[in-house]
Amino acid sequence: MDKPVGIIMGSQSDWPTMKEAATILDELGVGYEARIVSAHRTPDRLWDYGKTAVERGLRVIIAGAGGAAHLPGMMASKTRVPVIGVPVQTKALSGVDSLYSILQMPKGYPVATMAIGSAGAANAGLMAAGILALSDPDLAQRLDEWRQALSDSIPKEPRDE
Ligand SMILES: Nc1c(C(=O)O)ncn1[C@@H]1O[C@H](COP(=O)(O)O)[C@@H](O)[C@H]1O
Repeated sequence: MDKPVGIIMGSQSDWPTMKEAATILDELGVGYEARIVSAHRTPDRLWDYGKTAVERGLRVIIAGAGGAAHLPGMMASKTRVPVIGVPVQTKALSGVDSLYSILQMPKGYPVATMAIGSAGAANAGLMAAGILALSDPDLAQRLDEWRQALSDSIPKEPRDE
């Protein structure tokens, strides 16, 4: 299977969150690779990843990091492959630090920033699939069915728990 999506994260500790993006891509039959890449701890790895992203066939990069979350923005500075940023929740500041670190990019180097935490990571998977579905009718149909199934699962009336 092709791997058009790169899921990258600053640390192993981000994987429980970022796995939500991988789960969505699995459900939709979209190929991906998952890598630990840190702007702070492995800058050379980040540089190589960004430099080779286009030639390796990556079409979307999902980048998750927590705290001083510079990874998504630095990746966006190194490649024109669209970067979707996921702010990982943190203990000290609840992920608001991650969110603000990713969100306010300077003009010219955008990062499509998701919500904090695992819902944001799942939505990053859906956003990546939506981008790829623009040029893949089979994936578009699978995504439509996935969305319909979610809609169908929502009860019409509340019930006592
Ligand atoms: N924000 C970044 C970057 C980066 O932005 O390059 N590299 C690691 N980190 C973050 O540090 C947090 C704590 O990492 P550890 O759990 O390894 O101490 C993680 O959420 C990671 O994303």
